[in-house]
Amino acid sequence: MNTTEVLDIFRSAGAVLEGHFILTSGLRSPIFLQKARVFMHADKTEALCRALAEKIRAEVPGRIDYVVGPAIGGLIPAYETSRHLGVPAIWVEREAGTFKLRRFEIEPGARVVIVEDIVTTGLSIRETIECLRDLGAEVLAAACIIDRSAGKSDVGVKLVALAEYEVPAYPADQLPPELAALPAVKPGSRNI
Ligand SMILES: O=P(O)(O)OC[C@H]1O[C@H](OP(=O)(O)OP(=O)(O)O)[C@H](O)[C@@H]1O
Ligand SMILES: O=C(O)c1cc(=O)[nH]c(=O)[nH]1
Ligand SMILES: [Mg+2]
Repeated sequence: MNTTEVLDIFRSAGAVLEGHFILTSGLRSPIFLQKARVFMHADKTEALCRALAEKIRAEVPGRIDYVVGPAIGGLIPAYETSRHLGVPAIWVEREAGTFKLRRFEIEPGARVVIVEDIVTTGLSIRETIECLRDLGAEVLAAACIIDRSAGKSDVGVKLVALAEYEVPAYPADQLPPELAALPAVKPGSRNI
């Protein structure tokens, strides 16, 4: 599946939103990919995650013990991708703002792949890697449905992206006037 096909699925679900959005990194953007509107459809999610699992298999050598999804956005794609990889899916979630593996135990040396929905700056994946390495896991790679940085974000491990779609994002004090004129909304769950 190529970037055009991935974006067609997002557009068919009404998931490409236009406005003034506050991203999890604090950056502001005129475009927000509301993945939840894709993941509400099992058939669309299955098609995306099947393709992502194939790309992971092709690009990440060796045994995978767990797929790890950063909550909330990573929960559904990690689960569906894990089904195609034939391995269990677990997740990290925020406790006082920091990602923790609250509900599971993994053995030291466990070989894991992180599966995210969207990458913008890579911050959420880097936070997930820190949590997993503190537990002794070996993070083989990270994967995502759409990389909004189009390969520019450094997540600290290999990043397998099903699609690369470069979207503008600005620091809050450097907004273009047309963006500053719109009320800002923050769709994600960080700090809630
Ligand atoms: O690469 P980054 O700059 O970290 O941005 C991408 C992250 O932002 C979103 O999560 P968010 O914290 O907004 O909450 P959500 O998972 O509940 O959507 C998305 O799910 C990624 O985890
Ligand atoms: O950077 C983000 O927070 C972000 C961007 C985006 O398009 N979609 C999303 O869920 N999060
Ligand atoms: Mg997220």
